[in-house]
Amino acid sequence: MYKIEAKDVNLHYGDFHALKGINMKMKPNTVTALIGPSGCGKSTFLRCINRMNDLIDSVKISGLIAVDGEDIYRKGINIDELRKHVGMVFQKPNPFPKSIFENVAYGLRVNGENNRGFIEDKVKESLVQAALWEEVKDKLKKSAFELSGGQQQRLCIARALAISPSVLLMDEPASALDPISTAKIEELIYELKSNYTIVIVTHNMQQAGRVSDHTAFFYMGELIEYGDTKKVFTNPDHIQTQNYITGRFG
Ligand SMILES: Nc1ncnc2c1ncn2[C@@H]1O[C@H](COP(=O)(O)OP(=O)(O)OP(=O)(O)O)[C@@H](O)[C@H]1O
Repeated sequence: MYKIEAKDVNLHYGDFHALKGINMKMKPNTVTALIGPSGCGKSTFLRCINRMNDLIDSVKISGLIAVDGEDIYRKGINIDELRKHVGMVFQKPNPFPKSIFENVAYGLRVNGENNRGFIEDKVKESLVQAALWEEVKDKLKKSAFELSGGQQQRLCIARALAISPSVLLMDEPASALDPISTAKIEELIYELKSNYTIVIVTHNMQQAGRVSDHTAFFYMGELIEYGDTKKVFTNPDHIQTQNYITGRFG
């Protein structure tokens, strides 16, 4: 059983054909890196997996995307439920103007949870999972803006984890961070894999090599190559992949 399945996915922004016949199958508890030059459709594809593109009026999408075997574009699907299962972390840390605790508790409260003990346990568990607990346990009531950029990003990861998703979408989660914070996020991705299926967009080839099991190379809206990360990086089937990973374009 695949966790995420895309079959012949086409996406248009108005007249612009941004994704062309994308087919992918991702197993549970794997990390898939989406790579490719700027504008090739990586983020667009990532956003298809939790229907974030629905927010853009001009978007038309066809084909099938299934999560846990369920077509997420079928009529009548509950999009709030879908986004509980498929969490997202963005490029720039975007904590809410609230305390550290309330940032993580937010999703639980929005979903109607009001058992204080449960919320406290879940906030702690999420911060531990996001490898932030030790750094913030004594200042949970302080504003999230008092944290460093790297800590804010881990806070956003904790916020995404608090509502117990099974898929985590990460759009260049470390690109705004310093090398030490980046290393922490990469370690974290590796650890989270045992509980989550992760799809990550990255421009950093070393990072894709370090964190992912599978790599998908996109070029001008097409999925050129998709396979085992080691194979894609050491012995790609396509010349475009080779040119990209060796830095000849992009
Ligand atoms: N809201 C939008 N409306 C119209 N066109 C868009 C929109 N969002 C993205 N596009 C176009 O779709 C194409 C794919 O964009 P996308 O953001 O998915 O690329 P990307 O591979 O993630 O790029 P980057 O690495 O620069 O983030 C680009 O040509 C972009 O200009």
